Amino acid sequence: MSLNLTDPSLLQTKAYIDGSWVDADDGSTFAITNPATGAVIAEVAKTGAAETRRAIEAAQRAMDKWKILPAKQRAQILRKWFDLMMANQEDLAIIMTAEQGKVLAESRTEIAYGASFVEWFGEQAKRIDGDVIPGPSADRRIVCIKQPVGVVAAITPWNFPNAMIARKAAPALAAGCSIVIKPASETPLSAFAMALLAERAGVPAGVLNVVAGSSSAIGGELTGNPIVRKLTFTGSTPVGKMLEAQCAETMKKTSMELGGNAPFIVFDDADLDAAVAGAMVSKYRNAGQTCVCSNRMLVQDSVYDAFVEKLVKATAELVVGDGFTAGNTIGPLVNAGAVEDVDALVQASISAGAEVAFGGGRHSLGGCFYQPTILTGVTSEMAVFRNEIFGPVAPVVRFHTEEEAIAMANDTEFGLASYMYTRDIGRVWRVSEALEYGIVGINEGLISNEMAPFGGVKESGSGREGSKYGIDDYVEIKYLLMGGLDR
Ligand SMILES: NC(=O)C1=CN([C@@H]2O[C@H](COP(=O)(O)OP(=O)(O)OC[C@H]3O[C@@H](n4cnc5c(N)ncnc54)[C@H](OP(=O)(O)O)[C@@H]3O)[C@@H](O)[C@H]2O)C=CC1
Ligand SMILES: O=C(O)[C@H](O)CS(=O)(=O)O
Repeated sequence: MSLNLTDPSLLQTKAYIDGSWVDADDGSTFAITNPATGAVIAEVAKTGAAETRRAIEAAQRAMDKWKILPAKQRAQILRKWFDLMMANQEDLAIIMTAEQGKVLAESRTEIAYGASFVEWFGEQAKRIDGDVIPGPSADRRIVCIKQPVGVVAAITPWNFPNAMIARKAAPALAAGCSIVIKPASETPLSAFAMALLAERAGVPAGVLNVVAGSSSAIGGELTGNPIVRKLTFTGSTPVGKMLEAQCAETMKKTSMELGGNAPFIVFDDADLDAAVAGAMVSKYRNAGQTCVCSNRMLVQDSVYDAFVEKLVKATAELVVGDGFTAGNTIGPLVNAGAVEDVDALVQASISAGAEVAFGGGRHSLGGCFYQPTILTGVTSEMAVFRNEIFGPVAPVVRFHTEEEAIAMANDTEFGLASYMYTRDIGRVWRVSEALEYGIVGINEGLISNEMAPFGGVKESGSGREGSKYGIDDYVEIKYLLMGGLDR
């Protein structure tokens, strides 16, 4: 499949280790396919533990100089990387739509979203301040300094193949760390293109490395090698738990951005048109394949029917198809397994009594396409309520009181994003403080940006990405106590 890139060199297929593009040691490769058509886009170097070990050792060597580079120089390099990502936005978006499937408009938006983290942490690089603490006695003073945590390993998912890397690499590099990145096997091309632009921006050899291939072999090296001092992961909760356990042996610092099960609460005083608009963007973005997608629509009894009617009408306007075709507004799921998983949850819930208000199964286009689906009469025992759907399926659940809505919203092991629509300021504060989540969208369905501390609680993970807090995960605080200062 030809991608018709303005700059064809952005389509890289080899591992990027210590500033060189290299094949796998054994020459093996794996195919990257377009989920909309099944066409093979590229064959990519399938690396493993040995290549990963070399990347980690290169990152360790490179960090010696990178961490002592004046912060302003690191900031300038990150700014250049941002500029190059934006200058190549269209090519990066084409590569993303080809390997992940999201419609081109969403890919363009993701490139800008990913680049915004590089811009933000380029600025933050110059603001990693310490403290001077009054001494415990006349002859002593205390100073706190912040130092880079060390070599960072990043393991990222396929649903945001650019932004999830930028959200980790940018603060790591800003803090003076070096990094080894393992992208998802479905979407390594976006990662390689980012590495090429980082190289062009002046990121020195070894500071940023990308290895794709056997996730267990690469992951085993990233989590087991004592040189790696931090693992940052975005992906499913089961894999996150396993990686966390693997990191325990060498007491690595970890950040875990895991699964979600977002409630979308619509109270009887909500602006229903605004609520439906928010539901559409928070549900169907990336074909429902985001960890902050509304996963359960909880709607108060008196507005339930009106909300469902409006949501069906809006959903019927979605155009399913190839992400490259103008006019299509929702693309395929990432692979056939995803279609199986989503359909299993839908059919199990229908068998348990849920009713289909729209869609209800696989799309007539076949392949990785799935119908946008609205289920009503959903209860808390049903599969679509208890599980993260990760597809274009909107379960609608009825509630009667504010207390019932809060209890239902919190009835999950997850705690990442949540949403509510109401115009009652007292209710906004009562419900926001009662929700067990890291993020609350209030009268808004699009909540993610680089200036906010993105992250969850409970089994949605730990740590925060973005915002002034985002650098904290990449530094260690050290205090210096100076004595004898009175003589
Ligand atoms: N909280 C958040 O910000 C986000 C959470 N997620 C969650 O992730 C899930 C969907 O994404 P998905 O990519 O399927 O998640 P996975 O957890 O399956 O994969 C995420 C990454 O982990 C890697 N991985 C899988 N198994 C191992 C292993 N044994 N050792 C090392 N690495 C491994 C994958 O590699 P490979 O591709 O080779 O399998 C991929 O790079 C959903 O639950 C979603 O909610 C997704 C994005 C954001
Ligand atoms: O991986 C995800 O789902 C993202 O974290 C969601 S967002 O930050 O792009 O909204």
